[in-house]
Amino acid sequence: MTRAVVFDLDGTLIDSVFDIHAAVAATLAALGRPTLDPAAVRGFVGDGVEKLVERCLDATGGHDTASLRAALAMFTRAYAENPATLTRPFEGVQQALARLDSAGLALAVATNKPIALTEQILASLGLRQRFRVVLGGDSLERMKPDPMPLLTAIKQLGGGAAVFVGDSETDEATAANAGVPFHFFSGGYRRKPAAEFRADFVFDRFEDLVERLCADAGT
Ligand SMILES: O=C(O)COP(=O)(O)O
Ligand SMILES: [Mg+2]
Repeated sequence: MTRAVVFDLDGTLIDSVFDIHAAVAATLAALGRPTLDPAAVRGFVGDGVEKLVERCLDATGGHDTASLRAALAMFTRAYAENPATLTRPFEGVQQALARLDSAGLALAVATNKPIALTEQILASLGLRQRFRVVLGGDSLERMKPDPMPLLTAIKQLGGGAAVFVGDSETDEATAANAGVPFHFFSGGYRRKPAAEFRADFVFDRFEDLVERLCADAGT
């Protein structure tokens, strides 16, 4: 019986690409690089901010250690100024979290986004109080797809049967590495076709996730 649910953040609970894109655009403009559209940036999210910035530089002329360090600092500053201006929870997320919480499930977030930004975004969207545990990409020694963040979140929730809900190849690999069932949100920032994901459950409406988890939890 499922009692703990760990969620990915970007592309799963929140549609954050437009704020991320704005910070990328400001960074690329400051560096005199060509710009990237939101669809391109969407495909770069999910492996932490350093990988995101590295991919943006590689798509616009390449990078070395110094240019990556400079661009990462610019991006982080720009993103921290507007982390939740255009960002919104996906449709049905607020209601789904409220239902799961009242069904007695213990909820956590395990994201590769830095923890300070994660906390700021969850608070400003009114989502923070739903989660007993929130882990960011810099909370632990290793980030997803290493199993450490997912296994730590489950442990901090008190253990027991758990599932991981995510949107990307990184999340699919994290669940497999941790040996935790994967519930796949197909409406997020995946790069490969949805049909190619190995998942225990696939959904694109949060009502369907709630129905499945409440059935599992026996409520
Ligand atoms: O790549 C990031 O910074 C965060 O992405 P995630 O919330 O999907 O882990
Ligand atoms: Mg994601």
